[in-house]
Amino acid sequence: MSRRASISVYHADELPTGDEEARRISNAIDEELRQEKELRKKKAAREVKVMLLGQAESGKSTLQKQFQLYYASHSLDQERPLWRPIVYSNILKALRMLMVELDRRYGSGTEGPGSTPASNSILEGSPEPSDPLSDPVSVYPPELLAMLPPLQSLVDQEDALASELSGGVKVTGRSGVFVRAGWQALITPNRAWPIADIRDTANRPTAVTNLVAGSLLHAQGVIAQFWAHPLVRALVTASKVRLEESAAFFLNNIHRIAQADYTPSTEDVLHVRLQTLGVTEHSIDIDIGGVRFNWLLYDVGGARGQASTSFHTRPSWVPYFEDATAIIFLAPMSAFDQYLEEDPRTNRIDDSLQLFTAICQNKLLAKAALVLMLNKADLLKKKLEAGIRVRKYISSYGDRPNTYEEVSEYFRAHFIQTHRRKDVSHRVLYTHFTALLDIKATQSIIISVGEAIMRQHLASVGLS
Ligand SMILES: Nc1nc2c(ncn2[C@@H]2O[C@H](COP(=O)(O)OP(=O)(O)OP(=O)(O)O)[C@@H](O)[C@H]2O)c(=O)[nH]1
Ligand SMILES: [Mg+2]
Repeated sequence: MSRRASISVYHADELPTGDEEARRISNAIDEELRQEKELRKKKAAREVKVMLLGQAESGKSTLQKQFQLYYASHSLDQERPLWRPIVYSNILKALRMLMVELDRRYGSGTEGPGSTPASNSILEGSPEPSDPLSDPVSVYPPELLAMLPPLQSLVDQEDALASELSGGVKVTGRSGVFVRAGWQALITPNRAWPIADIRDTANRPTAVTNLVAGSLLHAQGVIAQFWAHPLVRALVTASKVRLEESAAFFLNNIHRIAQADYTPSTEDVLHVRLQTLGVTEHSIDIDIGGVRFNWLLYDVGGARGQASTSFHTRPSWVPYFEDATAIIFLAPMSAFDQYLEEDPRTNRIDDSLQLFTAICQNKLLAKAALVLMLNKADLLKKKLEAGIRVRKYISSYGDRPNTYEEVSEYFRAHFIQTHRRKDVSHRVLYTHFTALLDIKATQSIIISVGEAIMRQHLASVGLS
């Protein structure tokens, strides 16, 4: 007869009486762990992580604001005054860029705008016959020259304003660009990237902002005249200055914005251009069917070398988002005639496709639902109506008609094809044409995207 080695155990209810206390503690710990696990599971089930990805200026932060407007408009209302200095900064930057270009053409080129004009500086390059700037004027037109000193003293405040906004942090090499104030205070050892949030700026100093406000009130007439001047108009129309898209909107509204009691409107907040550095987290509570879900939107800075574009080079942050519910990828269709600021040889549509490919191929993000927003439809329409031809920039476009319908479908087909060929998880791709400054149209897209994301989320946490 073989003898089997065995251990003898007590069942929990048979423990000797002396161990009763130990048993009670052990049970309590078990129960605590069970409850904790349950809580974690519940919390995870209520948490929806959405990443906003795409190249610089594709509209990620604008989409975040639209989400906020739809689901938490009260918080956007609270933040409204905080956007005031950033609107000012957008205006100052646009004025500076225009003045630098004018000075390059009519000034000495070595001294600042407002300096004595060079006696014989002629326009560079051979002028095109239809170019309104082709008149070989050698000096500043006198009326324009007279506007420069007050404008210059306004523009001189740009750096101080940027510094006030970013809490004294200077972004080297990128004049006029600054981060959302307060982000640097939020870098903690546990977070590898700066998290920014405009709400954290509530207690920052406003002395420079108030100074700029006073100057704007004073100089609004000159700014309006300058902006309306035929030479400035010609520079803008001929795209001789790469103004940010918000610039024209703010300069057209200068009298309203220059008022002492100015508070940015929702439209202003959507138009503002503020480059995102690193990743910013926005938390929004959303009620769906009586249940409260916490949406965490991760707005990822899109300039090259930043998080959004570092899939090939620095993917260290990606594992933090392994459990992301969804990725919303934004591609600005209107950028077909533009090149990257960071790399002037790369066409922006091409860059978007490369980035989209990298996202489709990234195994760590394979479980997230994928939404594609082909954005800036309004600007694309405008460019095509102005006669800008796609084939001039994208040779493969060939002889297709230069209409919005054809061009937008062409771009969409390319993204769909990329997704079909490269997507690691063969997931569904939801696509939308968007114009994110159009509140009404965007809100209905947000509802539909939100529903798709929620369906995916509920399925993945086993609640569908
Ligand atoms: N006309 C137009 N402008 C848009 C649209 N979407 C965004 N913009 C503007 O484009 C500019 C850039 O948008 P952002 O949302 O700041 O871009 P981003 O993707 O967050 O850029 P980074 O932070 O640099 O990565 C802003 O001035 C927006 O107002 C659109 O559909 N149409
Ligand atoms: Mg941004």
